[in-house]
Order: sequence, then C-alpha cells, then structure tokens
Amino acid sequence: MSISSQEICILPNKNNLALLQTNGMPGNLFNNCSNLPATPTRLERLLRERELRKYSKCLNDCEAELPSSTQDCFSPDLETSTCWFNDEELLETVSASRSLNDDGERLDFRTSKQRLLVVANRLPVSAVRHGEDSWQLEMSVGGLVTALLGVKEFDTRWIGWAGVNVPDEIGQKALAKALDEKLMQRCIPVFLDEEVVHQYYNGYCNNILWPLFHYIGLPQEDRLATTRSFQSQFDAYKKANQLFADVVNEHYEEGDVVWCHDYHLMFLPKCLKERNSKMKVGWFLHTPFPSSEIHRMLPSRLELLRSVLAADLVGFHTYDYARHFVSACTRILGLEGTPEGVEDQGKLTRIAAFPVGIDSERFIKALELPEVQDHMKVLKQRFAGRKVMLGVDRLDMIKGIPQKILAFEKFLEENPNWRNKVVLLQIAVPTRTDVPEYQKLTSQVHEIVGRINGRFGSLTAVPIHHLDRSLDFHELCALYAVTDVALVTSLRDGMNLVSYEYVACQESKKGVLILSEFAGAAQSLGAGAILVNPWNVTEVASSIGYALNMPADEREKRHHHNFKHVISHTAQEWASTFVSELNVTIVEAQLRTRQIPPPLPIEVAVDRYSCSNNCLLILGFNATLTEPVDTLGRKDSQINEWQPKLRPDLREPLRKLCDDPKTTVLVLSGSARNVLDDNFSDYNLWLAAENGMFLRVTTGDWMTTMPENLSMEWVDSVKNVFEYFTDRTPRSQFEVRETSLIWNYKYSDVEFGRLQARDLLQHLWTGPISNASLDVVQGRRSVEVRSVAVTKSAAIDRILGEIVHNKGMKEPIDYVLCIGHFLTKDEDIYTFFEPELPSEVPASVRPQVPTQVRTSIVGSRAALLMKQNSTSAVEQNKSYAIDGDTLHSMVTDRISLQEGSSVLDLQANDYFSCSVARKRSNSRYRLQSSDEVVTLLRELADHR
Ligand SMILES: O=P(O)(O)OC[C@H]1O[C@H](O[C@H]2O[C@H](CO)[C@@H](O)[C@H](O)[C@H]2O)[C@H](O)[C@@H](O)[C@@H]1O
Ligand SMILES: O=c1ccn([C@@H]2O[C@H](COP(=O)(O)OP(=O)(O)O)[C@@H](O)[C@H]2O)c(=O)[nH]1
Repeated sequence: MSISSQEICILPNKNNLALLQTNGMPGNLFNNCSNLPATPTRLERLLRERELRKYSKCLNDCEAELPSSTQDCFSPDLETSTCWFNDEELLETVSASRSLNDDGERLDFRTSKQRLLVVANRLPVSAVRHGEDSWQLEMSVGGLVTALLGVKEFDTRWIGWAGVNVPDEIGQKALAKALDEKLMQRCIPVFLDEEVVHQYYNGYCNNILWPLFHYIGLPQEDRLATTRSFQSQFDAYKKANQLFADVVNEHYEEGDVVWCHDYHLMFLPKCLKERNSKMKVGWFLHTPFPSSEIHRMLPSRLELLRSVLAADLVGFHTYDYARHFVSACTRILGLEGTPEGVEDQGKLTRIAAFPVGIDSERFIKALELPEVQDHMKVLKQRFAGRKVMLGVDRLDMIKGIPQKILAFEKFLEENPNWRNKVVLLQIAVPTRTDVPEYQKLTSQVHEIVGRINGRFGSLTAVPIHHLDRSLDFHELCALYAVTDVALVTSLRDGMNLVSYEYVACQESKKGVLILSEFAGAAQSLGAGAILVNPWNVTEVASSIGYALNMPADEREKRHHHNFKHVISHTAQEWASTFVSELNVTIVEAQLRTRQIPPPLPIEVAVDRYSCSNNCLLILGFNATLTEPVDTLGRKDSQINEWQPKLRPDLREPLRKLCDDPKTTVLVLSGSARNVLDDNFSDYNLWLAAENGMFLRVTTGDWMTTMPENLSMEWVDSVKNVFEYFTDRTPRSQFEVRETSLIWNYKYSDVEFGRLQARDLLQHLWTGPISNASLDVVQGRRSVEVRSVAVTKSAAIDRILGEIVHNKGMKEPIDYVLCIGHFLTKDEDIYTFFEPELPSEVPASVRPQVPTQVRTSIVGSRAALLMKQNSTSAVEQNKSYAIDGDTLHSMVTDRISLQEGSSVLDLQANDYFSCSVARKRSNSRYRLQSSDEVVTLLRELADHR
C-alpha cells in the first residue's frame, strides 16, 4: 500500500498540527520523512532553548519599555511561524517552567521565570547578630558569590549557611525572615551547629577536600591527626549535606531546578535523588577536579563519586577537570565513560564544561559612578610617578601569594632601576581563619612582606602595600581601573574571577594581565595574558619586567582579545547554559531510558507465527543460540581453541524452521565469517557476520555490505593495546575481525578482568582512538572497537534488500521475530521494524500515527530496497558499491513505491522484538536466557 507524505502527518492534537503544517525540521522520528515530527538532536534542542532565552529576555526588556497594548505583537506566533516546539517532549519540559494557555498553544514567557534553587555552602551574605531578633547582613566575598549574583533570569532562591551558629529558635526565625525580605535574591538559611561546622566545613571541606582538589595534598604537619579524624569529619560532612537536603525538600516545588554547588555538597545530589528521583538536579564544581591519581587518595573516594553521579548534570569550569572526573569514574568505579558523560547500568550522568564568567556590565558601568571616580582620583595621586601592580586574592595557599611576592622581590633584585618606580598592591582577604593552615599562611606572608619592605623600602615609600582585608565593590573597581599590571599567580584555581574583573575594568588603560597557567582562566584569557608557571619565580620575575615595558600597541591587542571574551562570556550566560543543558539532559534521559521489557509471551508469538504466510526470523548468535558463557567457561580449560558453538538442543528445531518454505531465517552476529560457517553451513539460512558487514545465504558465497569508505587505519594501534593487555591478563584473548577488534576476558578472573578492562579503556581513550571515528562497545566481559558505521541496525536495511531480491519474494513479510543478546549500540535493530512506535521515544511523547500508516512507512523502506537492488546488480564477493548518496536514499527515502506492493505487511501484533539475557532493553520483550530461546524455537518449529 502506498501513502503520500501528507497523509502520514496525522497528529494527536492541534498544538502539534499547527506546528507541523509549517516546514519540518530536518531529521525526525521516522527517519526523515520531512513532514513528520522531529526528534531534534541535542544541539538543536540547545539552540532552541537559547532562542527561547533570547526571546524571553527580549520580552522582559521590551515589557519595561512598551505600553501593554503593544506588547502582544512580540508573542511568538506558533501557528504561523517557525517550529519552535515541534517535539512534545521538549514542550513537556519547558512547560514545566513556562506557562501555556488553556489550549496549550501559546507560550507566554512573561508570566513566570523558571524557579531555580541554588544550593551552596554559603549564602551570598554573612549574618551578624545584634540582639535577640536583630540581624545585620553583610555581603560574602568570593568567586562563587560574584558569579551567582550575576544570574538574573530565573526566579532564584538561594539555600545555604549564613556563616553563623544560631542555636535558638527566636534567632533562627528572625534571621530567616531578614534573609527572605531584605535581599534581591531570596535566601533561605541552613542552620549548622558549631560542632558540625567545625568537622564539616573547617575539617572535611577546607582541610581535606580543598587542598586535595588543588593538588596541595593532605595537611603535612598534623597528618596523623587528620588521618585519625577523617572518618568523623566525613560523617559530619554527610550529616551536613543531609541538613541541606532537608531544607531543599522543604522548599522544593515540582518543576524546580535544583543546582548544587561545589565541593562542600558532593553528597547532596544523592540525598536529593533518594528522596525524589524526579527532581532535576545539577551539580557544579567551582574548584579544579584533580587527576584521578589524586582523587584516589581519598578514603571516601567511591562514595563521593557515586553521590555526585546521582545528579543529572555535572559541570566543571574546564574540559580538563571534566576529563579528570570521567577518568576517576572509569578507573575508580569501573564505569563506562562516553563522550556524553558517565554511564552506570543504563543511567547516564551528563558531564560537561561550563566556564563561569562575571557580570561584566556591572563592572563597566560602575566605572562611571562618582564614588568610583573619586577613588580613582585618590589612587592616581597617591601613586603618581610609579607603575602599580595589583594582586587581589583570598589569603589562601592556593593563590600563591608567597610565591608572587618572592617573584616580585626577584624582579626588584634584578632590576635596580625599577626600585622606586613600581609598587605592588596586594589585597589579601582573610578567609577560613579557623583553619590552622590558613593561620600559618597569614604569618608567613606578613613575614615575607616585612622582610622585602625592609630590604627595598625607604622612609617615604615601600615597594609592597599589603592589605589584610576586603574592599568594597567601588574601591575594587577603582583599583582594577587604575593599575598597570595584574598579577595572578594561583598555584591552582578553579577559574579565578579577579582576572576577568581586571580585564573588564581596563578598557581605557589597557593594562597587562600576568596569569598563572594553573588557573582555569588561563584557558579562556590565555591568548591576551602573559601565562606563567607560578612555581618558577625566575619566569614570573621576568614576566613582570616584560609587562612593565610592554609597548602600547601590544597591550592594546592583548587587552582587546580578552575584553571581547569577558564581555561575551558572562555569569548570566553561564547559568542559563547550565540550566538549559540540565533541562535538555532530563528530556534526553527520558528518551534514552531503556525499560525492563516484559517476558516474551511465547504462546502468542507461536500462535501468530502459525497464522503467517511469510515469516522472517532474525536470530543473534552469541548468548542467544550458544550455551551461557559462564557454564562453558568453567568447563573448558583449553580456551584458546574454543569457539562459540550452536547449542546441540537447537539443531533440530533450527533445521525444521530453516526448511519451512514460509520462513526465512537470518543469523545476525558480531562473529567472524568462519565462526558462522562452522556452525551453520549445512542449514538453509542467511548468515550476516561481523555485525552485518558480510552476508551470505548458505547456498551462496559471502558478499560484503560494508560502506565503501570505511577507514581501518586505527587497527594496528588498537591491536597493540589489545596485545599488551592480553599478555597481562591470563585467559583473556583478542580476536581481529575484518571490521572490528574484540578483547574478551570471559574466562579470566572476573575481578581482575574488570580491572584490566578499565585500564585498557584508559589507554584506548587517551591514545589510539582519541581522534578516530570509532565506537568502543563494552560487553559484559569484553571490549570491542569498531568503526561508528559498523552496527547491526545500519546493516539490516541492506541485508533485507538483498534477501528480498535474492528470494524474489512475491508475498509481503507478515511476521517478524527478532531476538538476540544485542549490545546497546546494536539495539536500534529492534526499532527498525517497529510498526507501532518510532525509535527511542517513551510512550508519553509518541505521536499517535495510525497502525495502517505506520505499517506502510516501514513497508516503503523495504519496498524501496527491493527496487534499488533489482536495478543494480549485486555481485557476489564484491562490495555493494553503495556510494554515500545511494546509501542515504536507501535509508531515508520515505516515498513508497507507486509501482509495486510493499514487502512488509506487518501488523503491530505480528512483530516480536526480544532481548535475550539482558535486563534493560529497547526490545518489546525479553527472554531470560538461551534456555528460553530453545523452548521458543522448539515451539515455533512444532507449529509448522
Ligand atoms: O566561602 P569561603 O570558604 O570563604 O571561600 C570562598 C569561595 O572560594 C572558592 O571559589 C571558587 O569559585 C570561583 C567561581 O567559580 C572560582 O573562580 C575560584 O577559582 C574558586 O576558588 C570556593 O569554591 C567557593 O565555594 C567559596 O565560597
Ligand atoms: O576585597 C575583595 C576582594 C575580592 N572580592 C571578590 O572575590 C572574588 C574572588 O573570586 P575568584 O574567583 O578570583 O577566587 P575565589 O576567592 O573564589 O577563590 C572576586 O569576584 C572579587 O571581586 C571582593 O569582593 N572584595
């Protein structure tokens, strides 16, 4: 039956109908039928989300300026314009935070912003008590506060600790009220008692996690004490995280996005998800995430990683940190790292880099304020005739303040002519003053500054001005604007916003930024800054000289580069990108979640089979038609000679089925041709080896269905890695196939095999396959590397065409049974024939296309294949010579044949896709083991 593309577009509600009458988006649920609803790629989703944000911002801006009557014309007219939401699943997510009218047709972004619960250790303010129920609120200092205060497009509530112990109820109530009322962003306090703060914040967070994440290692002097108190500190950490979770749960409303911040709250995603698995949870780390070798040192390494992975989206400032995290998950937890994130039993946690920025406009505008101008005037007078270098840091060992000062000393030492002409202003904001390491640092810095000022100072001037306090915003802006060089020498720093702020304020002076290569900011501002290794005082000293002498045109160029970056990568952009990505991640997770399918109703499958006239049975081989690996593994000591063998109890039913004139049997396997030959040569069936790249009817020769330009250049280097691991893993083996390499350890010690597999993956990802277009397919006890184009689902189209052509089929196929122990990568094969549902879309978002229509869509694909193959001769033992275009049209053309009937006439209840011995799958049904396959095939054979 043929059908026009217009008829196919029958849609469930007018909302979608309106959208789909417009030009379709490329790509869709039924493989590119241009008028069908599209499942957009992640990029498309993100771009649309971005459009929405822009639109929403524009509305907010316009709303302020326009009279209400004119505002309507800015609403998106979804009935006539572009397809913003032609996918219901996206609508579902977005509508959770933005309102639809009664018909669900028009989105009005003006009515509500998405609710965002920011959860961070600290609120943006610290509270100071002035009486039983009176509180004074002071801004906290730090990059996290700066970044998050720049975020304005959400309806934000900030949940955190107010930096003070409030044991009494009156005080707690009064503080909660003050925080709720007095601030721009509503703040909700978490109350932590002194002991918890001591163990959790001073102890576990700042004495253990902080130094470790910054590569400083665990505290040296009191190492034993730290080791002893480790467990109690970790317990306090978990307890504190639970307290944060309790407050979140109290304030959470359905649809809210919960964004957890930083190393203080690594346990929080798990606490939240345990209580409500539907909550949208993101976690962002503001510090570096260190190499897995460092993370391995933590006694609580496993628990922390697992808890973070409970989040839907995990973000870092740089790709390096993200890569370290994924590598810790693969090496320490043995999980699979994919380009998208980390996968654990079908659950994917998305991992990505989101470099933070600042609210640059706020800084640029501030420079015009009279109070800032006044400060600037005073500073200019005070340091007239001298170049001024600036350092602004919390007084933290990671900031490299002693190293910076020593480098400055070296510069003065080596450049006597500069001694009275340059001054270093160092703002060192006291921080974590209860932690002994920080107290030591303060004295150390004071001691060095005193010594150098004594050495190079005079009665009237000193070379270093050191301030142990914070400045207010206006003073800081003035300093940023008037100084000649900023010196950032962090030994490690998640990002370092001071460097961004300096650049934002230097539009007129075009000062030079000297920046540590160990700050995250080096990856974004490296082009304009002078990058230095802060440990190398000689290098820093000579960079100071270079900066002070830099000609104006070079300064201008460098500054321009960085300024452009700072104004276009803002805190607002950072937050909206993270939140959109989180929304999209959740939609994708819904789409991706593979279900645990119900058991195959064998009786029904047999019954339908007995009524059919032209059946296609697609059977996997390994673990489907062979005995379970575990049993064999234990029995067989000569593993190197072992090859998978057809179960003896399957021989008879299989022969009967193959000999039935109304049945076509196809064995579709990853195995090499010789393995299939050895097992099936004397059956009358079709064999597809190497994931369908080779095909043969047992009465004929092998032919290849491989795409022409399949590059195999990677094989040798992967082979080296496999050989290395085979040598070092007793009883493991590797097999070189024509289109893939597979290393398996099914006969090795399970634990050791897994450990080795993790290492092997590391070697592969960082070496031979890092740039190749390859897939690493992890089986239960194997690792396979193959080109991305090699999949069973990609091959089935071509195979079906050949079978139909070769058999000269006149009657349409009216029954398909597709069973196998297929890996995730190959699972699309189940949905290839799916007459009822498009691939990978959960029931709630599937468009309701009538069965008749769907059947014809599938039918048109096979019918097209038949046509293609009848006009182009398929030469045996040769490539099909399918060029890119032909392949494309074979797979994607949706127009059914005018001239002939379809080769598929499949009703929904005549299609049985069934996974074998896999828990989660996209198949409709499952069988527990190959024992059940035996039962099934016997029953089928008996009913012919
Ligand atoms: O609250 P404190 O313990 O006094 O510490 C202040 C904050 O320091 C850290 O900031 C980090 O975040 C910045 C923005 O992402 C980044 O630029 C910087 O490199 C980081 O060090 C810490 O991560 C925050 O939690 C603290 O609040
Ligand atoms: O006296 C001061 C010194 C610093 N800061 C702010 O503290 C933040 C420091 O952030 P950064 O990312 O550089 O480092 P962090 O302290 O978060 O590690 C910046 O936004 C500064 O503007 C401040 O408000 N007052």
